[in-house]
Amino acid sequence: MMELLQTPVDQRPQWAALAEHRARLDGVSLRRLFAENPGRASEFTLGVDGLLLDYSKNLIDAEVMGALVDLAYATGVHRRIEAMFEGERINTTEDRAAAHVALRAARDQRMVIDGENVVPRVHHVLDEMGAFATRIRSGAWLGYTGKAIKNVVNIGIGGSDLGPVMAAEALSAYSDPGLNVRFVSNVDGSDIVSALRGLDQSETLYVVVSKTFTTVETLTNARTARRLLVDALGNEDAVRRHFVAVSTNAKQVRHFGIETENMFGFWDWVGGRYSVESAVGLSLMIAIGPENFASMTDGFRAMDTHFREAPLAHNMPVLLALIGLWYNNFHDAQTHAILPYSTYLARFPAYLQQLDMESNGKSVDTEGRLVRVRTGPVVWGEPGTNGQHAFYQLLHQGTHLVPCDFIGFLRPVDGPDEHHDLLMANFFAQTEALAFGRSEEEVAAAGVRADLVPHRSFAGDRPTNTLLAGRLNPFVLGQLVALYEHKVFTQGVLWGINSFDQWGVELGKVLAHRIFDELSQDEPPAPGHDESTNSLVSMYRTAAARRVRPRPGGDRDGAAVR
Ligand SMILES: O=P(O)(O)OC[C@H]1O[C@](O)(CO)[C@@H](O)[C@@H]1O
Repeated sequence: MMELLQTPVDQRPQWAALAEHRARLDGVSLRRLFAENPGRASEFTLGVDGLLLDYSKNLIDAEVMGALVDLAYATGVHRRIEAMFEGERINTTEDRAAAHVALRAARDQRMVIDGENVVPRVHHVLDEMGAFATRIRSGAWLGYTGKAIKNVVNIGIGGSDLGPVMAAEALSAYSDPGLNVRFVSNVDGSDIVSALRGLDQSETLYVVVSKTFTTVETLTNARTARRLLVDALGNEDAVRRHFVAVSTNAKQVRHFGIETENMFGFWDWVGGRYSVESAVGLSLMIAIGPENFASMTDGFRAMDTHFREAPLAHNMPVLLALIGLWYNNFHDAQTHAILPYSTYLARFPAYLQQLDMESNGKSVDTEGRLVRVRTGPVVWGEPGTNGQHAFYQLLHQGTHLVPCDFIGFLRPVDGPDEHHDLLMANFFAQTEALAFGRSEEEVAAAGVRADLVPHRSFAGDRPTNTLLAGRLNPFVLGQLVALYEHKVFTQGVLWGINSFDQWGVELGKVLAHRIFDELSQDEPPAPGHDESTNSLVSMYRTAAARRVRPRPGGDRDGAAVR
């Protein structure tokens, strides 16, 4: 039987209905929507296991939400959620499951992928990680010269870095203060140099994380680390006590020189950007301990269960996805800001950048057709209140509509209460100011000089979601990450794209490989690029030929570009 092609989302009647709602609400302010519905905040607030989403300060009403939910059902979001939990091969272009939810399944749950219940395997690795983390934390694991480990250096990039680094920072208050956990990702040699500064190799454990174990940045950094370790400790045998690997590729791990007894595995059905609670989180687990790690996994699982079971109209990830689509496709918003009011969440926006932009930065749908609507937004952000003194000017008075997620906590992790009161006063003030602005009449009535009134007025109607939890802890972090994972997945389903491949990163890698030969070989292949690239390559080679190593503390040779 011939399979029916999926209807492009913009050809569905629900899309046309949304366009009509957009026209109906044009010019209707949040002030008016709040005035007309005194119960609006409670109507548009949802709590899930202590995490609250207030989405009332959005340019929506009940009809819009109804129409958005209709679109979700029409595009089969509920069926796709089930397909993910059933371990179906929803990553169609790579013909594999995308079953990161299995990583957080409870020990007695079943999750079947390709005919096998994978939960026992997942817990086997978690147990191995737990035992290893405990040996490191207790000082039972000794380095080559007999010293306990004090430094853990995670080497990985993309999903093999951003998750662990974000979570280690988010949960640093829960970390063992006796351990120094650092992260190396960039192939820029300065990254490894600065990460290793001051570390004693005899007390350092390297965790090399790479799903494929072929990523050039990671392997280059790992080789450099191994050379430094062997030089310092004087024997290749030291590698066994100071290097462990996290990968799906045992062959390449062995090829690199790490025994598979020092390898923690995961599986091809875990995407790199969806992997933080797999073995990819080993450095994090060493930092915060297996119990805190398990509590984070509980948070993931709580959100997974909600996502699977709640009706779409009351489903937090689905609501975030639908509201995002509303701005992306019906208000011409091109970006989405993530604004955590927590210094500990400083890397959360960067983490979500990969999650969202690598997943939904696609322009071809699952049927191979060009999509005709805008897909994933540009995701960016910084913690508040710092951002307020930098880019919020544009959020309040600029010409771009930037939907924002404000993320905050009722109680501080640490620090004096006064700081937290001030932090959250700013959080609430910002979402209020963005939503309701300050009209020209109000500004004039406050006695502002007439010519300054337009400059000092705020149009308002700048939409925000508020996410509020009790306190930032491992459970809440798990909830938040799972929330965004499922939001991104839902949007992919709505737009009809596959959120689980990333072919878009390949071309640059191929070209870099070739240009590397041109930059580094004595007799390089003839440059075969465009005029601009050829001349940049040649300028680099000229400078490299004259390169002088900087003296410690001295100036760099700046012959190439000055
Ligand atoms: O874990 P690996 O295989 O080293 O890949 C690192 C990252 O590189 C990417 O493949 C992109 O180049 C990401 O998707 C991935 O998270």
